[in-house]
Amino acid sequence: MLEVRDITAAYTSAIIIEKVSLDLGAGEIKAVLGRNGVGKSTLMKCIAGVLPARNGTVSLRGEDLPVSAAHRARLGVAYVPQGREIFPRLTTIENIEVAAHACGHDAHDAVESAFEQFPALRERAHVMGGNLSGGQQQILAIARALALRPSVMILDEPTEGIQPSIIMEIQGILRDLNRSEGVTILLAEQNLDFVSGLAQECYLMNKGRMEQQMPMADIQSNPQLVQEMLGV
Ligand SMILES: Nc1ncnc2c1ncn2[C@@H]1O[C@H](COP(=O)(O)OP(=O)(O)OP(=O)(O)O)[C@@H](O)[C@H]1O
Repeated sequence: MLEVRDITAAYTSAIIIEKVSLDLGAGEIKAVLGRNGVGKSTLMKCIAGVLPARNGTVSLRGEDLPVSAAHRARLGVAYVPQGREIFPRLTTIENIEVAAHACGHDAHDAVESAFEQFPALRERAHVMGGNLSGGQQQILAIARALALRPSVMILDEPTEGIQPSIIMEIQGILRDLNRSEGVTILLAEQNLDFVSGLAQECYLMNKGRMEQQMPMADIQSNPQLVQEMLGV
C-alpha cells in the first residue's frame, strides 16, 4: 500500500538518511526502531512530505505522492509528529477543527466523532492545547490525525515523555484503529515493549541506513540485537 523507495535526505549539506526503503501493506502495523539520532524522524518527515527528500519516492497504492504534506494528508497519509505539535493556543475542539477544515471535511462531524472515540477529550473540549498533559496531547494529536480520515497513519515516537499508564492506553487506541477501522500504521519508536504489543514487523535503522527487517518476535528474542540497535 505504502512504498518508500531509496529515500535520501538532508537538512544542510550532510546526508542524514541514505537510500532508505520500506513497504507497508494495507492493514499492517510496522515499526522503525533505532537509537536516538539514527534518522527515524527524518524518514517519517520525508514520508509525510514535511521534509522534501533529496532522492527517492513515496507511493500510495502504486501512485507516487506529491511533495507536499498537505496533499499527502488529503490523499490519506496522516502524520503525528514527534513532540505532538498540538496548537498550544487553540482549544481541543479547535485543534480538531483545523485538521478537518484542511482536508475539506465537516469540522462539527470530526469533533463529534473524536469525542465519541475519546471521551476524555470531550471533558477537555475547551481547554487550550498547551494546558493539556502530555498524554492528553498525544491522544488529541491522534484524534486530530483521524480528522483527516486517513488510510495510513505515521506516528513518530508517540510514547516519548508519556507516563506508562497512558502508553498502554495509546497502544489500545492504535490497536483498535487498526482492527476496527483498518488504518495502516507506521511507528518510529525506541520503546520496544510498546511496539511489541502492536507491530508484526520491524525495520532496524542505524546511522541513516535501514539495516534489517524482521518479525517483531525475532528481535524480542534477541537481547544482543536489542542492545546493539536500541541500547537497552
Ligand atoms: N532540523 C534539523 N537540522 C539539522 N539537523 C537535524 C535536524 N533535525 C535532525 N537533525 C539531525 O539529523 C540526525 C537524525 O535526526 P533524527 O531526528 O531524524 O533522528 P531520530 O532517529 O529520530 O532520533 P530521535 O529519537 O532523537 O528523534 C541527527 O544527527 C540530528 O541532529
